[in-house]
Amino acid sequence: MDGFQSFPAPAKVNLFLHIIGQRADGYHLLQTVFRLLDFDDTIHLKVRADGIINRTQDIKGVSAEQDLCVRAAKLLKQHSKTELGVDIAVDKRIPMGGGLGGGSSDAATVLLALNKLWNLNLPRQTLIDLGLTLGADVPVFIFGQNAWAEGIGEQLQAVKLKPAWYIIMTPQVHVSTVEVFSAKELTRNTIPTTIAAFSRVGASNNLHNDLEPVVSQQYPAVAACLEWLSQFTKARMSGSGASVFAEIENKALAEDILAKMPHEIAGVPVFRCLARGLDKHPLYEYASE
Ligand SMILES: C[C@@](CO)(OP(=O)(O)O)[C@H](O)COP(=O)(O)OP(=O)(O)OC[C@H]1O[C@@H](n2ccc(N)nc2=O)[C@H](O)[C@@H]1O
Ligand SMILES: Nc1ncnc2c1ncn2[C@@H]1O[C@H](COP(=O)(O)OP(=O)(O)O)[C@@H](O)[C@H]1O
Repeated sequence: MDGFQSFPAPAKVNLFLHIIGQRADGYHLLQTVFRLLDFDDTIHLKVRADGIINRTQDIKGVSAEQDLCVRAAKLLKQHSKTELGVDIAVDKRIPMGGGLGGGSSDAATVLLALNKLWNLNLPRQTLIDLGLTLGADVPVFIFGQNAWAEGIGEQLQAVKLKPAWYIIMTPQVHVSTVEVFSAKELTRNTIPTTIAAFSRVGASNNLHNDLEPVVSQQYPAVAACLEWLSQFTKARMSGSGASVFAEIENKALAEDILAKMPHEIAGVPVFRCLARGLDKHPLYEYASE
């Protein structure tokens, strides 16, 4: 791709996700830990002198107006008042609506990369504040470190996580985040835990994903993936699904499980991947403090 520069947009998993309350505007108060992964989309950008923000490739099912990459670029242009524009193309690998934060990470990468390419030198917190207006999951990718998150996911503190591999299983069903959060049966009263307790016990014991029972009930393929992966080790859903994952320290064991994974479950095709946990976002240095 002539004249384009390429930037990674890593996926995430939520090691657990507790819902501890709800705000007056309907948004849910969470406690979660985000782990960044070395599995990513690639964003290609080419600066334009004419100020136009242009998507050069379609993303199936996402119009240019909805595209979080285009929306991120427009937002940053509006905020910074730059006269520059950009051509944007995305290689999507992260399954869409999979609870792996792909769209949010694409948006964060556009903000971080254009901060550099448009010579804006905006501080990280400004990019985080802009990102939050695009979605609750965008800030963590700009924060750029594995994070303990509270609020609606925007109050972030860095956490140190041990090296690990993640086996990911995504049944190709579309889970609506809005519907899951609005389900009557969703429990919203998990007792708050603390970052210190998480650091002591890790993501084991009574840490869980409150969205998991709701999604498993509505999507049998998600329940079947959880059951399949649980034969080997502790399995959990990420975010609002449909991805299910297991954390494994030993790569050979993870590869062995991946090799056994079915291509289809409960009549639904399954996307499969093995990813290494990252310590930092590859574009961490693109924002100043
Ligand atoms: C559940 C999580 C956990 O990481 O991830 P995903 O599964 O989407 O990756 C996120 O909180 C999702 O973040 P994101 O996908 O950016 O959600 P948004 O676009 O901000 O919100 C979509 C809708 O979900 C509901 N929502 C979202 C976040 C939150 N803390 N409370 C909510 O009630 C709201 O109804 C909102 O309109
Ligand atoms: N660049 C993009 N990549 C993926 N999804 C996008 C993008 N722009 C907008 N979207 C919309 O955001 C929704 C959520 O996408 P994604 O972040 O991949 O999943 P999740 O929030 O479940 O982790 C998609 O279903 C899609 O409609």
